[in-house]
Amino acid sequence: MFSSPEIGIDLGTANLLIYSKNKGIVFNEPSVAAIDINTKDVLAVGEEAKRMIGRTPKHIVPVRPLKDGVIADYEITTKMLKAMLKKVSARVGHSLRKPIVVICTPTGSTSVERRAIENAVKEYGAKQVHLIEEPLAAAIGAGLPIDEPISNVVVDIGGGTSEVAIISFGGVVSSRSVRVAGDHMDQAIIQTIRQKYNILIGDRTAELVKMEIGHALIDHDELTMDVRGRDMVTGLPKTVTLSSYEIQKALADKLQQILEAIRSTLEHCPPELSGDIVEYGVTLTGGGALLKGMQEWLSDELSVPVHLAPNPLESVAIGTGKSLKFIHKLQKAAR
Ligand SMILES: Nc1ncnc2c1ncn2[C@@H]1O[C@H](COP(=O)(O)OP(=O)(O)OP(=O)(O)O)[C@@H](O)[C@H]1O
Repeated sequence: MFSSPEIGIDLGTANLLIYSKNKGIVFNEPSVAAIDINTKDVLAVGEEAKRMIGRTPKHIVPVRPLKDGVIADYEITTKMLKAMLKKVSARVGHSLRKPIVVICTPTGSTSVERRAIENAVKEYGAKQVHLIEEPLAAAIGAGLPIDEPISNVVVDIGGGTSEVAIISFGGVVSSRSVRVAGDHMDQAIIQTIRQKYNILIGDRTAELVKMEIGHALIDHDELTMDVRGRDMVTGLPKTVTLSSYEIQKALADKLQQILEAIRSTLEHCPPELSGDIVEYGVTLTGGGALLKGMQEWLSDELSVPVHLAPNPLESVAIGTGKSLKFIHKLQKAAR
């Protein structure tokens, strides 16, 4: 008898990951689609489309259809998702037709935004669609014992949103989502370099700067990086050497906003669970957790242990996939 394939999707602002029940992660590429603006056709998706950013003729536009963790352009998201699922089907050698899907939604999303995500998957032809809150998926993917009556604190720092949640007994006890994450750090770097050096750099360069020399701690061993951009006075290409100290300063305000979100969630923790946090600490997931010094900085600021999940960029996708087994139980707990 034909049984529907079961998949978990992390429809992230920066990256889209697909987890198949039998094969684990089968797709992990940037949430980017290259669109022909004359025909509205999707010409490329994922890695291929991301490589086109800033390098295409005028009628081909690489688009990131998700912003701040939610769908900003519904039509392109649907087309991108379909193209990616098709790519995966070809790759895994069997069709992903009429799948049963678990897909995550940011905690702060509205019911309209959630429905948009659900409909995007239904349009692909999914047989069933289940939604799971992103931090819950992150906690499952990080291997936290969410079913136990202890406080599991997860902080997922993605591209568009940072999510903080306290989970106990299979449900979210307290949570917060802020639209400050990796993308906003990139923008802060672009702004600093423009103001300080009159040089304009692109989004991809800013992201590379953040990954190479970005640091959360004021005190660290200095790193430097040569960066090329466009001189805003002469209009010509120009190279500047950046220091990790100035990038730390550029990121400080965004990091502070993420810290405040964590603090205020912990402050709203029921007292019985509060004691656990000192013992079990906080677990970091999401690509933003990989910023140099992040774990140590947060641990200093919060005075609790901070752990990095084994695979921060994949935690949500793994969690959505693993939750397929007990999705009905989770949805009951959420009611
Ligand atoms: N080594 C690194 N240092 C700093 N930031 C990193 C590193 N690696 C990845 N990132 C950042 O992590 C972000 C992507 O993380 P992730 O894939 O978890 O987000 P997402 O799930 O797509 O976004 P969201 O959860 O907001 O929808 C990007 O901003 C990326 O630049």
